[in-house]
Amino acid sequence: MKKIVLTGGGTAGHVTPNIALLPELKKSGYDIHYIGSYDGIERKLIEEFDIPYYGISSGKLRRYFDPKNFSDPFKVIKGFREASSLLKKLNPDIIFSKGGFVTVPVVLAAKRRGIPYIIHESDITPGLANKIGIPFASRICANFPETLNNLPANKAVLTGSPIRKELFSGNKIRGLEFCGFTANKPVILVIGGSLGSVFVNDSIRGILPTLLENFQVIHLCGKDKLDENLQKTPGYVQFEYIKKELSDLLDCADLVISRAGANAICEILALRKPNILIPLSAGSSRGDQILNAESFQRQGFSYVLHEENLTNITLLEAINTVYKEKETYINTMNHSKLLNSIDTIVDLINEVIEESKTKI
Ligand SMILES: CC(=O)N[C@H]1[C@@H](OP(=O)(O)OP(=O)(O)OC[C@H]2O[C@@H](n3ccc(=O)[nH]c3=O)[C@H](O)[C@@H]2O)O[C@H](CO)[C@@H](O)[C@@H]1O
Repeated sequence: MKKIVLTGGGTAGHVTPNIALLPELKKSGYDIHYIGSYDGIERKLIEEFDIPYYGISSGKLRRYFDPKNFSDPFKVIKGFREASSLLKKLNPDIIFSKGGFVTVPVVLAAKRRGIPYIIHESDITPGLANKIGIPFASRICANFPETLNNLPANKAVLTGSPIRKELFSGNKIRGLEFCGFTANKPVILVIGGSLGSVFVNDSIRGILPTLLENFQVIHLCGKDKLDENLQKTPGYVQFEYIKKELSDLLDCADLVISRAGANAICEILALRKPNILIPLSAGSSRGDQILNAESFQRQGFSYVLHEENLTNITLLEAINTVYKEKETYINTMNHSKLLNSIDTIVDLINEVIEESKTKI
C-alpha cells in the first residue's frame, strides 16, 4: 500500500485543499497520514476524518519585527526534529504540502530523508513557507496561470485548487431553514476568510440596518468575533466557522461578499456566485489577496473593493451594482474553465512516486 503524508495549516486555506483530496486518495488505496501543528485550526478540521494526525512544533517566519522572532526559530528547529523522527517512523512514499509555516520543518525533514514532496501554491505569488520548500520539491502545483512565471518551469504544473466535492451539492431550502430565513428576500453570504476579519465584520455591521431592508445576511465572522448585541436581529445570522452546512449556505446565497483568500474565491467562482471581494491590505500581508482579487476583476468574475476605498456608501453601491448585474457576472463566470484539480494532483502524486522508485 502506498503511504502519503499530507501537511498544511495555520489557516483553513492551507487545509481545505488537502481535505478535498482525501476521497480520491482513499479510492486510490493510499494510507493517509497528516502532520500539522499541535493546536492549529488544521487539528480540528482533520480530526473529523478517519486519518492519523501528528502534531509538531510550529514557529512563524516573519518579514517584520516581532518579539516572537527570537523564540520562533527555535520552534522551527524543534519542529524539524519532530518531523524528522515522524518521517523516519512513518517512512511515506511521498509528502503533499499545502503550505503554511508548519510545513517548513516537514519539507526540510523530507529533503533530509530523501522523501519526495509536492508543494501546492494557492496564491499568485508563493508564500514564504512554500518559497523555502520550492527548490527541493519534485513538483509545484499552481492555482493561477500567473504563478507559473514565478516557479521553476521544469517542475511547475497548473492544477488549480482542489475544491471539496460536497460544496457542489448544497441545497438552498436546507440553507434557508438552517438560518431561519424565508425565500422572500435575497441572501448575502459574508465570508471574512477562515479566521474572520474585523475589518469586513465592522464594514457589514455598519450598514446592516440598510442592508436588511432588502436582503437577508449570513455572516461567517470568525472565531471569537460574534456580536452578542446582534444575535436576535431578524434576517441576520452570524456563525464563527461553518463546516458541513457551508454548501447549503453557498447554495442559498444570491451574492457573496468575501476576503480574497485563494481558495474561497475559487470556490465562489466554481459555484458561479456573483461576488464582491475585499482583499486584505498590503500593510497587513504580502499583498497576495490584492493580486488574487485583481486577477478575478480583470477576468470579469468579481467586483473588487479595496479597504482604502471602502465606506458605507461605496459598499452599499457595490452591493446594489453587483446584485443588479448578477446575470452578467454569472455569464462571465460560466465561460471560465474549471480545472480538474483533484484528479490532476493525484496523477502527479502517483507519477512522482514512480519516478522516485526508478531513481533508487
Ligand atoms: C489572513 C491570511 O493569511 N489569509 C490567507 C489564507 O486565507 P484563508 O485561510 O482565509 O484561506 P482561503 O480563503 O483561501 O480559504 C478558506 C477556506 O476555509 C473555508 N471556510 C471558511 C469559512 C467557514 O466558515 N467555513 C469554511 O469551510 C472556505 O470554504 C475555504 O476553503 O490562505 C489563503 C490561501 O493561501 C491566502 O490567499 C490568504 O491570503
